[in-house]
Amino acid sequence: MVNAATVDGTAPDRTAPGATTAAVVAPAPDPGDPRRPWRAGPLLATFATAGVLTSADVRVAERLGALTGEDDATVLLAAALAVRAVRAGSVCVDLADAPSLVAEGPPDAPDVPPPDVPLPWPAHDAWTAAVRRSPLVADGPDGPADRPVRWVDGRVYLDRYWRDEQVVRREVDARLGGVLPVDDAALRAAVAARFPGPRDARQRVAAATAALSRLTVLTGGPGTGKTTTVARLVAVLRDVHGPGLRVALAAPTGRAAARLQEAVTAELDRLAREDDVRGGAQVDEVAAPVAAATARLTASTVHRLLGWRPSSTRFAHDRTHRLPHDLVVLDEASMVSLPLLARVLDALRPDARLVLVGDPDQLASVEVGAVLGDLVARPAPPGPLPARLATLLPDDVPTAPPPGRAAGSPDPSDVPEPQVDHARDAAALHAGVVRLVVPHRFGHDLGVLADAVRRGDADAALALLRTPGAHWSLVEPAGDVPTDAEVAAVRDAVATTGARVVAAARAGDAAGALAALGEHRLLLAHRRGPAGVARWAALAQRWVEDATHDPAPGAWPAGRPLLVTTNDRTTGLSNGDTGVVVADGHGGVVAAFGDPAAPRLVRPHRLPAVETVHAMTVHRAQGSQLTTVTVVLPPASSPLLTRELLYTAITRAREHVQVVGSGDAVRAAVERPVRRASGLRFDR
Ligand SMILES: Nc1ncnc2c1ncn2[C@@H]1O[C@H](COP(=O)(O)OP(=O)(O)OP(=O)(O)O)[C@@H](O)[C@H]1O
Repeated sequence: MVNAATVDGTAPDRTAPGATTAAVVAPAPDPGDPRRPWRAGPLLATFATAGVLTSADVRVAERLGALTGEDDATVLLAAALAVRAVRAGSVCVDLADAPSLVAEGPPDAPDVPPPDVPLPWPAHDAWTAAVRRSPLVADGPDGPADRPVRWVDGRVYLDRYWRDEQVVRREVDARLGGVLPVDDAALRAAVAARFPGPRDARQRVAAATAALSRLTVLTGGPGTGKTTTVARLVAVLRDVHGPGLRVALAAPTGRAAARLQEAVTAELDRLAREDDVRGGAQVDEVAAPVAAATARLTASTVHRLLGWRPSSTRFAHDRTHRLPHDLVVLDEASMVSLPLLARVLDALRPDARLVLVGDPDQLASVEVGAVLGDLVARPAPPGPLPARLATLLPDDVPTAPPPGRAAGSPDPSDVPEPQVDHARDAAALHAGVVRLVVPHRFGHDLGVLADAVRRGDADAALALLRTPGAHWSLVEPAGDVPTDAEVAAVRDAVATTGARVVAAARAGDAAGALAALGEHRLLLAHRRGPAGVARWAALAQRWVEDATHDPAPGAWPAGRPLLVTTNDRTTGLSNGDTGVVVADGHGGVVAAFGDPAAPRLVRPHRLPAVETVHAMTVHRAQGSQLTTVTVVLPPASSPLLTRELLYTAITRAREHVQVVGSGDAVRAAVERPVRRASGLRFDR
């Protein structure tokens, strides 16, 4: 563990007055340590040799110092920590939090242990004062616009990320500041027609919100009907505004965009057929617009939507060249970074509607920010939306307590009460947030486990996991590395599925091989180490080869599971797609991807970059669902073990999740929500 200490008074750095009360003297950095950046001052060198800062962090801070005439080592340390924060996915660093954050270990090297030396942290008040008066730093939101670093209420930002945060803050507030004019009767009729069921209340509220508000944040766990709601709210808006409404569907990855397009067009087709069957007036009034919508709707990556150009750092669409669309839907928004959302908001017409869709409890973007989670958690100033929704859909809008029910009495939607916090959901409407709560696909019990994790209730999660049932099991190894006997059930799951994949693949049955591939997946937090992908993928491969009694030769053995690692326009494959090598019936092989009902077949020589995928990280698995999932947890001390990681892993399973990990590891995960610093949850 890192101890907070004060800097050795012999250091030649010009430190802020009062910053040095040598309580603990840090060891002088070893001049021969390869991690020590060349010619760095002693304070930054100490943090670099302790593994807290990289040479790049130090270099950026020193360069910024040189450009602005700042040589106070404590200020440069704050700037270097702001660079480090971005590497960890945070938008900024709160100086008061820095020692505890650093104690969690290197942000982008989870297999490296945290530093175990006392670190010379500057005294907080003097440090803050030095930062605020530095020529390198803009002090507060109204500070000069031309400084590379900004201090706001204890948070230190690289200024470009503060500006992105301001774009999001300003645009979101503007979008929530008023409601759009809508014909109430037409909207009520369209919403009722598209969401007729008694359990569709929240979906009706979501569609009405999208009609009334220029920002809707549609959230919910897996299978709660988010994608279905997107399709039907497009239908509702087209019903109300006519078929000319220009709609853009987008997602952060090519794979997510393809899935969104497929699901939305399928649902719109279904609606059109339903209307056809009903016949008469409705066909003319409703089905025709929907059919028109189906014909034109395509989804793209967000980068593509904005007009990414390889030769430019700017998108084709921005504040001066707005997107033409009336409605932009952004799916898998939990994976969208702060800068990218800022660019989307910049590019939207002020009167266009934005619908952000995602599950804020999942792992956040691999880049900077956890912007969906921030928008959901942000205390929104009271706006006109909830009252307007209550007039339109008085029986559906969440209130606290729900109308006609005492708090705590059963919810009419059949959702277990702990999962529905009406008061919170009612307040969230001010921020345009509609949370779907009825699980349509997800196994009901699995939803209860996921919810305990989401709520941070470690006792409940552990008690559930220790009561094995149809939907989960827990293997608690006695040591850090599970024994063969302890992983017998994992081996069975891997070997059984693998043997099925191989048998179907050798028989040339692409649909069967893809279906078997979707039956089970081994998920891990780490890439390396005893609980890492590399070790477990090798184990899994051996188990499958043992089960099939025949390790097939060559680079493309039938049954080899594949993971695409890049987007490829020629084949239509996207980074993250999984597939399998299948015999083609003529002595050759072909790689099969996608829906087992309609496999996409690609010859090996035409494939983009692929890897063998016997196991993958939970991050990689985001956006996929498998019948059963095994997640192998690292020891409780791993910094990667977080609530979001466990929640994302559990919610990848449709029917059963098998957790391999100690009780301490489960508890550590549930009790450790990801800490991504940002200012969006604060007033300024
Ligand atoms: N109101 C509804 N009534 C009945 N079934 C529904 C309703 N809404 C959605 N469904 C069904 O529930 C299943 C899950 O819906 P959907 O895919 O839209 O959920 P999702 O939240 O987008 O899931 P994921 O997070 O996995 O993408 C689908 O089979 C869909 O047809």
